[in-house]
This record gives sequence, C-alpha cells and structure tokens, in this order.
Amino acid sequence: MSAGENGGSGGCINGIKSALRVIPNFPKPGIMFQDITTLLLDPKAFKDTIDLFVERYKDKDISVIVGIEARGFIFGPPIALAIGAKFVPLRKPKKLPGEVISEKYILEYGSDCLEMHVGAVESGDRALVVDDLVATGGTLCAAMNLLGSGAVEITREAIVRAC
Ligand SMILES: O=P(O)(O)OC[C@H]1O[C@H](OP(=O)(O)OP(=O)(O)O)[C@H](O)[C@@H]1O
Ligand SMILES: Nc1ncnc2[nH]cnc12
Repeated sequence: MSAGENGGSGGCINGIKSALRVIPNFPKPGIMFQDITTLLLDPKAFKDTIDLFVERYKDKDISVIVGIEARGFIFGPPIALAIGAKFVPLRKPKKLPGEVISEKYILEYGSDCLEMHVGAVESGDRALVVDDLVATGGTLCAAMNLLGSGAVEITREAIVRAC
C-alpha cells in the first residue's frame, strides 16, 4: 500500500505527491528514480507523511516497526515513536554486530541482502514493515521472509509505489 491509497487526509496527499521528485534514467538508463529527498526538504509534507501512517496504525496494536536500510530508517523511527512501538532495523550485510538471519533478494538494478538481529522481533509481535518505496517488491519480500520465520503478524507500507 502506498501513501495515496485507502483515503487518509485527501488534501495532504497532493502535497506529499508534489513534494516527491522523479529523475529519469538514474542510476541507469530506463529507471525512473523516485526521489524522496525533496519531500524531506518540505517539513509540512514530511510531517503529513508521518502523520498519515501514524493515524492509520495508532490503534492497530502494532508492537514493532521494521525499517529497511537506508530510506526506511528515515520514515520508520518517527512512526514507531508516535505509536509507541519498538524499532528494528533491517541492515545491509555485515553491519549488525550480533547474531543475524539473512535474506538475499533481486533489485531493479542489482541484487542485495538484508540482515536482522536474532531475537529483535519475537513470537507474538505485530510488525509493520516501513520503507520509502516499492518497485519490484523484492526488498519487501525479503523483509517479510526474514520476519516470517517466527510467529509474527506482518503488515507493510511504503511511501511510493514505483511500478
Ligand atoms: O521494490 P524493490 O525493487 O526491491 O526496490 C525498492 C527498494 O530499493 C530502494 O533501496 P535500495 O536497495 O536502492 O537501497 P538504499 O535505500 O540503501 O538506497 C528502496 O529504498 C527500497 O528499499
Ligand atoms: N525507481 C526507483 N526509485 C527510487 N529508488 C528505487 N529503488 C529501486 N527502484 C527505485
């Protein structure tokens, strides 16, 4: 689901959309790069984005926000703080110091791997996975596979859908 779906505050959606920038052919020919850095330069649009997801999830008994490196680390923590959930980072390989589980995945322009600390998400947690963007969905699938190895209820959100 992206920010523009399922209602939310209609007026804010247009402000959020117009604060995003699309750069054709970056980082490779044929890619329409959805740039969220322009949204971050607009405090109202940035806050509206966070508030929209906080409104949607504040009464849904979410116990953990799972953020995907790197841009999920921008949007996940403020949502976690506002709804009173813990924040768990999914990191690129060899960044986490403790015992990890790993999941490889294919991207629009390459392949990568995500890792999560063992025990950070526990059986019975209700998890919301947050990232800036869904393109092929490969990253989101990898995140859900990492979480799916335990008895965890999972929902997922991204700010932009690029496909
Ligand atoms: O739906 P997908 O095809 O999997 O693509 C979406 C992912 O790609 C981007 O991250 P990227 O891997 O470029 O890393 P970054 O956030 O560290 O720049 C984006 O932030 C998503 O995580
Ligand atoms: N089209 C896109 N725009 C921004 N980030 C991306 N990551 C993968 N595909 C992307």
